[in-house]
Amino acid sequence: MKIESIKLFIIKMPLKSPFATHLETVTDRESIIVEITGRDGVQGYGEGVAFSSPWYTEETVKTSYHMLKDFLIPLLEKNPINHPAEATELFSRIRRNHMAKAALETALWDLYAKEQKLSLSSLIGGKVNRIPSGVVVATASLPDAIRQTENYLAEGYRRVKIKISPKNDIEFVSELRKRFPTLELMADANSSYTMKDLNRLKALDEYGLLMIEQPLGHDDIIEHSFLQNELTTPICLDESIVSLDDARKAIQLGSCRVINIKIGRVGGLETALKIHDLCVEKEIPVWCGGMIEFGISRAHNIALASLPGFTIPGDISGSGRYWEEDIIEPEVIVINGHIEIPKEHGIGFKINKKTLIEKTVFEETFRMH
Ligand SMILES: O=C(O)CCC(=O)C1=CC=C[C@@H](O)[C@@H]1C(=O)O
Ligand SMILES: [Mg+2]
Repeated sequence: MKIESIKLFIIKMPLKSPFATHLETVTDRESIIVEITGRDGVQGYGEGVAFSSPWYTEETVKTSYHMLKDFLIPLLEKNPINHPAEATELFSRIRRNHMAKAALETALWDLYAKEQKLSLSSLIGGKVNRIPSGVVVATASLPDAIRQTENYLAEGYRRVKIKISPKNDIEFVSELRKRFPTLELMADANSSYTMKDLNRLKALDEYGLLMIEQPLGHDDIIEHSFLQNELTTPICLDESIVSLDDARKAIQLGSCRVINIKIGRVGGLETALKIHDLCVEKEIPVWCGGMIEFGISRAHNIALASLPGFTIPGDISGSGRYWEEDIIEPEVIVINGHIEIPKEHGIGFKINKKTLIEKTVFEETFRMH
């Protein structure tokens, strides 16, 4: 893959409404956009999904930028690759920093698909023309959660994820279940429980949740296996799974019955594909998690979620869930609870250069020699 230059943009945009979890409330989103210019001016795009502070993982926009500028881009310049699947091995010389790696690796996948004149979905084995879309209701106010759920159901979403912690679990889940008895409802705890909360978590079993996401420690696999033995509700792991090995161990130990795959969390699309393939082999359903991202990462997620193992609606909502104006065109729209898989080459969405430039707070270009 011939690379002429790599440009990094740091963009910043306010969310339409605050996204509140027990860990952090996100009101503004900064992300890194990676633009790789290849031969004949073909351009591939990736998005760094680390947040501005290290509340979800240890990475931030600043650590990712440092990794890209001082390590990953120089490494790629010195070691040209022929296929984006080679990037994971090349980047493995650098420890962790998965979101920084994924930002560059996904741009390589988009560039390669465009050079091959293929949609990214068809390049990686996508089998469907549309995917079901799930939405996240992230608020500490129960009336707000009810109102948001009503609004999103009216917009066509079929699966709703709420945020829970020992402060608001039974109250939220019981009230939402009462008002929406047949809703595909799931809950994300973002590690807000310990095994001491076993009885609280068992009490949630009676509400028919699709799953409880990441109830225990962000880097735990062992205790989740003890907890899954006690619950009828499936546990879904998110933060605990940062590698193919983690997925293998979690499945072997029975730590979860569902896995949330996030391209940024696992270091890139290549590893996401391998985790998907392992889960299909072990009959563990997967879904594509979200990172309150802009349209480039959302587009990569749509392609990933078109693979056969993605049988549960992911956190892939429309662009309008978070943004007044996205950086892609057309924007991602949800029709009857589904998102169409674009047929165009690469990620299948054009970059809205006007919005990208308007929202850019910093940019830097690296010429490949
Ligand atoms: O992107 C979306 O629509 C939802 C994102 C989302 O739920 C999360 C993003 C990042 C951290 C958490 O709050 C949560 C998650 O754990 O999945
Ligand atoms: Mg989660």
